[in-house]
Amino acid sequence: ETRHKFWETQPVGQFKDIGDTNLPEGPIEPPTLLSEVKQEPYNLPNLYEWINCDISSEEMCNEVYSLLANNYVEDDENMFRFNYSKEFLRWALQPPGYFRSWHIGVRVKSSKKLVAFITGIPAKIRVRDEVVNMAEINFLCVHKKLRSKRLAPVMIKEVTRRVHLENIWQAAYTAGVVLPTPIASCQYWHRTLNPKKLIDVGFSRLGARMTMSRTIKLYKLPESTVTPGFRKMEIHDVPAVTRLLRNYLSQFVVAPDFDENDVEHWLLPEENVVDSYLVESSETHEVTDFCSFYTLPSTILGNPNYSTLKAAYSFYNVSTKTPLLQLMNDALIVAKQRDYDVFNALDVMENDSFLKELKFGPGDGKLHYYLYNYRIRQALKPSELGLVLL
Ligand SMILES: COc1cc([C@H]2SCC(=O)N2c2cccnc2)c(CCCN2CCN(C)CC2)cc1O
Repeated sequence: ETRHKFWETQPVGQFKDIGDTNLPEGPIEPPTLLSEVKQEPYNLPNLYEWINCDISSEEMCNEVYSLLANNYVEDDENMFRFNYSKEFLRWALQPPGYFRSWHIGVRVKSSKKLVAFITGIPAKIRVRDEVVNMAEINFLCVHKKLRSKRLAPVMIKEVTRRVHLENIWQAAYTAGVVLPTPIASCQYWHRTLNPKKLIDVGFSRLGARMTMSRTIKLYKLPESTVTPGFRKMEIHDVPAVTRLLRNYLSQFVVAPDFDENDVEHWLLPEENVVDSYLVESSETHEVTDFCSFYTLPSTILGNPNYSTLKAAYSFYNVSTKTPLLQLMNDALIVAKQRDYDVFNALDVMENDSFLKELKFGPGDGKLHYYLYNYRIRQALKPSELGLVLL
């Protein structure tokens, strides 16, 4: 059967190796010579051709946006589908040092219709004490009408080939399904901000013995944030936020190795894409804490009253002076002020310490993290993971 037929051929931790502590941690296969990397693209089925998607082109960005909006990840009951915005896609795919050749589309030769997509972006990721140049692989999407044509394996091989051509030999990716072999398995949590809408659209259900007014009261938040010195991040804060974040992330087994350019790209607020706040001490003007979330709406499938759910996703948060609980409550307050319906978080980093207390509820699925061509001695606890992929 094809279950993992593909993944058993790849340099990834294999299920049969679990627990074999003799296997060393680190790259599974050595780099090959660039001249030995396959120079030409893999073959696609006859009707289809590869296309480099220039995401900065309005027309191409529209095509990618529409393919994802109609064919990308849905929840397990097919009630919601991610609706990544165009500005979000440009942000996610054009970080410092990005390669346009890693934004790979498959289109129908005759109609030129985009029917599949997969992307990579370069990222420096630390695994314990090793900083490794990796590709972060994301947005693997095959049109609903072309599923189980075994397109995904050839797309994964093609993006791998193009990553190898740039002399990069490791990758990081996530999936809602279990493949060989997760380095960590995390749980989604959701904090209701707009209970009436979430119940109307079936995202959440009225609790037993709970009325709607009691539920609205349960999730009510203060009108304004409570932490003195809590303010939006600005460009002049980049050096201080970089120091704060690098120091904080050093405690995790796997985490991004952000420099100031990365922090400017990934964390400087951008309308409708990413929001970042910090706490500046009024006496010392020192930046002591930081919180951020990104904006990823979801299309509501088949509801007469609402078409979109506005969701915020916890990104990177650092608390050195303000208790994390209070800092994240201020993030919820700002998200509510900005009309988000729900605030999502994974149980990574120290998130477990505030999820239940801030009234997050567990979600419908797990998110499994993977490394390509890099073995980890044993799976990590979510609290050992300091990496959030979009
Ligand atoms: C409905 O509950 C969840 C919905 C989602 C996602 S899936 C698409 C979507 O629009 N979502 C959404 C909707 C509204 C608000 N935030 C997110 C998630 C995150 C992904 C869950 N993976 C999806 C794929 N399987 C295989 C595993 C679980 C969690 C939820 O507990």
